[in-house]
Amino acid sequence: MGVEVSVEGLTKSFGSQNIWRDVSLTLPTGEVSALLGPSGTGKSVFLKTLIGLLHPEQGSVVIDGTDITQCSAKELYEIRKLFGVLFQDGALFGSMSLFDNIAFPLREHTKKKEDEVRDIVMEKIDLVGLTGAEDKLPGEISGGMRKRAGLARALVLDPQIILCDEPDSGLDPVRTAYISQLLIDINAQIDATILIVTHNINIARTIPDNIGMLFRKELVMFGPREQLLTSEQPVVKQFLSGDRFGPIGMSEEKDSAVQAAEEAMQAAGIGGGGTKDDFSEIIAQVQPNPGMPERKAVARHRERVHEMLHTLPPNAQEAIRRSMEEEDRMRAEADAHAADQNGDNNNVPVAAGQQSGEWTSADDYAGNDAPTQSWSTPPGAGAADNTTTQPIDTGRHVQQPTDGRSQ
Ligand SMILES: Nc1ncnc2c1ncn2[C@@H]1O[C@H](COP(=O)(O)OP(=O)(O)OP(=O)(O)O)[C@@H](O)[C@H]1O
Repeated sequence: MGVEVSVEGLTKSFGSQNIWRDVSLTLPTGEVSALLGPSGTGKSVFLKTLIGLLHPEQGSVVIDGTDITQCSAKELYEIRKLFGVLFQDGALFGSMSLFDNIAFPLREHTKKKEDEVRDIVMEKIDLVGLTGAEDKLPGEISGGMRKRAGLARALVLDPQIILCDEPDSGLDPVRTAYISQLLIDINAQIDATILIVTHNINIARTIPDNIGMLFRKELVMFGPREQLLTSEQPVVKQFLSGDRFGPIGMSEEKDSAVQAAEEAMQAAGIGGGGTKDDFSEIIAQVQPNPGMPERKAVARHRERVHEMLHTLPPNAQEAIRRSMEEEDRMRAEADAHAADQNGDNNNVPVAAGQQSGEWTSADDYAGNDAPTQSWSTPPGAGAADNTTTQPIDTGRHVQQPTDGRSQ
């Protein structure tokens, strides 16, 4: 099971350049969270600070009861074993085969015998759909395959916390969907706490339980995904729609003259090129593949969100109720479908909300970057799981929005 990561009052600078200040958030146990933010706002720096590769000048990062900003090098070494990190470029050693790259953490951090190492590495290679490519060098494979090899390496020590820096960068939309699904399936299987740094709005809309956003050296917000997706904050709306007009400029700050010019252009009917999608129309969250265990974090997330619901802005509350009702409806449909398919005595759990056809065979994909069949049905699939997800109380609560910034 994953562990909670609790960040309090974190501030990081390089020399006189402050990157962000007073960042506080909690990555809840086993939940999937995403961190958004314009380029250069320090998302990668944040990830590196979470694993103690960079040292903040203020604040704490508490993992499994240890503040890694204060602990000894030995304690930090132990805490790091809880992490699996997928770096932006996969961070593979160019002169080593994929097998040796993926085996590296096992050989470095454990005393496992070579045949044990082989078993674990081959299992992870299979999980990410790279069977047959284990002897290739990183330079001989596509960017998507390198990404998946990086993910396999991040998984070999059975991490309780998985950090992914832009898992979609350099991937086409289909491979992005596969790697996103894989993260959800891994979460269902090992209940690891996951943080994904991404610019990909589709990932942000459909994968995480929680979303945060960095802008102008601050954490603008962090909460249930519906909170950010329904936010009225100009920076959030601009980021989601990908519009030129708004507080985000090519460099960090836009001066008042530029903003006035933009307003004049908008008044003249000139658009900023952003999508007109309505992000407050919440899309159902991606569910684990059929045969996967249910995500244990879903029940915990619901309980947590239920407790904090009254503190959220009214439109976020409404969106949360709607999306949970939709999930319950999809779950009921999936259960009914499974009962039809397998007879009433069927005990095989069906992933909540899984729609038939949503996850089809990978055979449709051609080329050497095509996921193997095993990628679509990872090993361990079918393990029974008792976790049940309680429906959220959709009754009305006293509404006391406290996120004053969101208006
Ligand atoms: N080791 C370092 N020394 C000095 N400055 C650094 C270091 N690492 C990062 N920075 C600076 O910190 C800032 C934030 O960088 P970071 O890579 O975290 O941004 P980001 O939000 O992840 O960007 P992108 O979305 O483009 O990947 C940048 O100005 C970068 O130059």
